[in-house]
Amino acid sequence: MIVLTSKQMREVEKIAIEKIGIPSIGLMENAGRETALEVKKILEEENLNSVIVISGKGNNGGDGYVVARNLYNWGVDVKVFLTTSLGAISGDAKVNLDAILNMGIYVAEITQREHLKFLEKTIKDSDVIVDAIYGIGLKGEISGITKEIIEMINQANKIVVSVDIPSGLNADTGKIEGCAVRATKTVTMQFLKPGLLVYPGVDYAGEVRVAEIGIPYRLAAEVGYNYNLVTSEDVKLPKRHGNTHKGDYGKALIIAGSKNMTGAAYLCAKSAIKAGCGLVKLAVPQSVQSVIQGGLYEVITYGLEEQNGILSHNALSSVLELIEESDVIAIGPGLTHDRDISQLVYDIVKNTDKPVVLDADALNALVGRLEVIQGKKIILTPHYGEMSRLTGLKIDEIKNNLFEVAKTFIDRYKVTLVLKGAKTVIATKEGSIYINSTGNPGMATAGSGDVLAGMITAFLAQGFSEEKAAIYGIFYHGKAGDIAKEYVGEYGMTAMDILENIPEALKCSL
Ligand SMILES: NC(=O)C1=CN([C@@H]2O[C@H](COP(=O)(O)OP(=O)(O)OC[C@H]3O[C@@H](n4cnc5c(N)ncnc54)[C@H](O)[C@@H]3O)[C@@H](O)[C@H]2O)[C@@H](O)CC1
Ligand SMILES: [K+]
Repeated sequence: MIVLTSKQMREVEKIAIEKIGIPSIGLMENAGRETALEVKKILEEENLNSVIVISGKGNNGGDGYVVARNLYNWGVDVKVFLTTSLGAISGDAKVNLDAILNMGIYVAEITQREHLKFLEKTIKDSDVIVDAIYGIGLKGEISGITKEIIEMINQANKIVVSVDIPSGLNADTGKIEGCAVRATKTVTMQFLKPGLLVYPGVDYAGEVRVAEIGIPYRLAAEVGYNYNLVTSEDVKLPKRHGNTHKGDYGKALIIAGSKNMTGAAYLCAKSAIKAGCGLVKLAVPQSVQSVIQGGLYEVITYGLEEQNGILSHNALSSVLELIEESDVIAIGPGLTHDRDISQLVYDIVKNTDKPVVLDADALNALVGRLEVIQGKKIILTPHYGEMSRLTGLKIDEIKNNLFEVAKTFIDRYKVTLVLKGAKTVIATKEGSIYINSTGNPGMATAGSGDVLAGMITAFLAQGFSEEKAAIYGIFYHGKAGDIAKEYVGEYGMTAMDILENIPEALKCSL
């Protein structure tokens, strides 16, 4: 699903209005009417009838006046409050403000502190608040009276419908600019925006509906959109044809495990099989080979040179031989990391140009020497802690600048990055950003990352590009977790529950 930044949205509107000649006031009419229809649905469902529209001074406010006009025509008790003076309104917004004034709809300014008391009382007596203060035109932080109005909206505990973007939310980053409206529902115009899809934006947007307002969809390509929300439409699994054998579905070599982390190797290898990989070979320290082989009937295991239960650099030649007869490689789950094995990981990456998934301790092994991955067919799957070690950035800096951090990393190393978090973000070497739409907090459990690494490896082994393997991997990993949640809830969910629901998740595609 296409996602546009505020800058791209403005470019699209400019082409639509100035080049194609679609009247801007028509776009505003559609935006307002689509929002009004959503409000009407809520009023009917909840058997309510009184609405307050709070409009800012720009076109987001203009949408709000159109909402008010439609609701008034449907017999709704509607009042409009401006966070600025009537005289400050111009353009399309002014045309619609004049119309509602001419219709005798109640309009009042809330520009002084003494007005706030009156607004508070009116809010208390109303059922639904329409937030039309700021949309994609927000710049910098919100302060003053408007900030107090937003805080009043949030404390009123009413149903809130935000026009285009919850006011105060940065449309591009999802950051809160001083304060932001917590919406029950957001009706966003024509295309999703990145800030609605990652935290904290997700918490403020509530349920998001994309309203069609008449802008041609093809304009998104014209402005070179590069953000996408991964939905089931994007991850259809190709049908398997009859005359195939397991070799057609790829041979993966997984290098994982150590004496006190055998489960990670198990989960990764088992997940790769479950996600359709034709043949999985699992290389582990020889002292744990029998333990791991136990539950892994479908996987061939290899016990390699080790030191005290941790793979040692002496295993390099055996690994390179195994790589010869494999299509893709995954390194990391449960490896543990110390100087010796870090050198092993470094030398494996250095000596192959086959697609490689680097997860967990394989990432830690490359801290400070990432140049070895430059331009290779490599997918890295760090969570914020691992990303912090790889980049030297603090976790909060990463969390608050997901897209920038991901893009900077990709620009530098030209690989595929899967930045795992509450909302996992993928950045590809072509500069595209994908945000996942599946998954739930139950999946924040030990081993969940090992399962994801196995799934991404499986798609790579089946011939998917790094970009597609990452996208399919995160989508179906989250989907498996969503199915698991139906059976075991979020608290009781384990990585095994996710793993066991991989087949069910994949079946959703066919
Ligand atoms: N351009 C168009 O033709 C359309 C625009 N639409 C609506 O118009 C919105 C964009 O309208 P605008 O570009 O006028 O901007 P907004 O209406 O989002 O912003 C309102 C105004 O607030 C001021 N402002 C911004 N940040 C502020 C801050 N931190 N403190 C105080 N004042 C601040 C700005 O001067 C801006 O003009 C969209 O979000 C959408 O809702 C839609 O109706 C679709 C059509
Ligand atoms: K808004």
